[in-house]
Amino acid sequence: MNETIYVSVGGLLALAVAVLVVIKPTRPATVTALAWLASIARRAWWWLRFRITWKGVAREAGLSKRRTKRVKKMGVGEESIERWRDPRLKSVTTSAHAVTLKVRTRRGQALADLEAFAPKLAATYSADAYRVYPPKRRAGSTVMFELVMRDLIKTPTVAGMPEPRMQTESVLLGRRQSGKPFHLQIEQRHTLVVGASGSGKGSFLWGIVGSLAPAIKVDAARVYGIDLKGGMELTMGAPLFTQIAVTGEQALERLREFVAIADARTEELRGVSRNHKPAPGDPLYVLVIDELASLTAYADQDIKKEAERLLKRLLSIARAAGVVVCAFVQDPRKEVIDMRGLFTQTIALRLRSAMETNMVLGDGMAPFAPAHRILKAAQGTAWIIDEDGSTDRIRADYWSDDLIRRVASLYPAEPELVTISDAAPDDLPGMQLSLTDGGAR
Ligand SMILES: Nc1ncnc2c1ncn2[C@@H]1O[C@H](COP(=O)(O)OP(=O)(O)OP(=O)(O)O)[C@@H](O)[C@H]1O
Repeated sequence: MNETIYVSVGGLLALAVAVLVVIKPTRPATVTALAWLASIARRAWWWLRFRITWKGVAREAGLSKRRTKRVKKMGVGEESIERWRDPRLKSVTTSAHAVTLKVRTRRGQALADLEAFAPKLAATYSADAYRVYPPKRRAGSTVMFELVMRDLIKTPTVAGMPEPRMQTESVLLGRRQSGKPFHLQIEQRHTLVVGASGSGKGSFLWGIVGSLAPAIKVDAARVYGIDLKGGMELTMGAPLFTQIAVTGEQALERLREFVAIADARTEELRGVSRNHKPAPGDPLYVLVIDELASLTAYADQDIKKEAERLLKRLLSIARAAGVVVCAFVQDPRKEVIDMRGLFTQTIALRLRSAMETNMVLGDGMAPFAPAHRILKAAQGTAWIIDEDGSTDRIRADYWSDDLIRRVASLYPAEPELVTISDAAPDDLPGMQLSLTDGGAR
């Protein structure tokens, strides 16, 4: 028997080699055709594999229920028949990188049991990542599992110069795990980005500020910064900012100013419009806070208390008035996370534990958006929750220091608006360098 298998496999390999020799696989057209065939074969294999093995996997994972039924056998007493009730695999669809399963609960099964099955399913099929989301119909009893079989965002990509058009509604930050572009909504949203040290928060920060650059230049967006780590991060692109606060007092001033702007705008808009629409001269105000904890957890008690009060007020009133906050933080501890509910979108980069994932994305989210499983080497990768409640994995494009400086010098904020923080230049060693580099002030 074994010999027959060896001979068959050997024969097939010989045939494949002969075909490759005849069709010369180095020709570009042949390479494309072979890649296409390989993709079709791979998708067919995935489809078959999931269809064939589904019931066995569901049973081993304890999702199915076994029932033993006794039936009468003609003239010779009774016999036991075993019956399984399995969650129903309604459809299997494949794409170039992923398999999506639509599964319906079996009778008497809670939807939550099926949803909690996602990590086991992903491990069984060696998926690189997974997500669970509700289908368009029958969301009460059916769930969609997307298993990423080939990780399209494994290789990092580098950001390019932003499109030279004014954009404030949303910005292009990178790719979704499907390979499609990932746009982050900026208008009408307060954004919280959380990730351990070295997880790649900088790519999100500069992706947001850098993509707003053309709007900054025409004063359709004004970006202010708070960077209590000595201005280290924001200084690199200082010309893009209208002001950068580097001390607790300056940060409080900025927060008060933002609350006042939001209040005045809300008053202006009352009865006229529900949402502010940014335009040159009537800008979107963006407050970028690098390391939120240095303001709400590590600062002096007085500053901390006042900053928290102002920030909470800002987060609860401002977004319709065209005043938004983008905050970045390493450590999702209580002092910071207290405010999480007030942020309208949260991005979770690599975190240290499932508990942190639940803290950042919401209770019970760890199995659906496992940010604690992101590898150290996958900087810039994060989990998000989309508007429809489904989760997705994304990877931001990398912003090099050189690109940040180039964008900042090409699109500086209006020079007459720029009033870099009132701190003495001697207090800000990095700032002076950047001001000269940017050439704006
Ligand atoms: N999108 C990305 N793709 C690939 N590599 C990246 C990406 N973003 C960052 N990196 C790499 O990861 C390193 C750390 O990134 P970054 O400084 O943004 O992390 P961080 O989360 O801001 O860390 P910290 O909180 O300690 O400042 C960078 O120097 C870069 O080499």
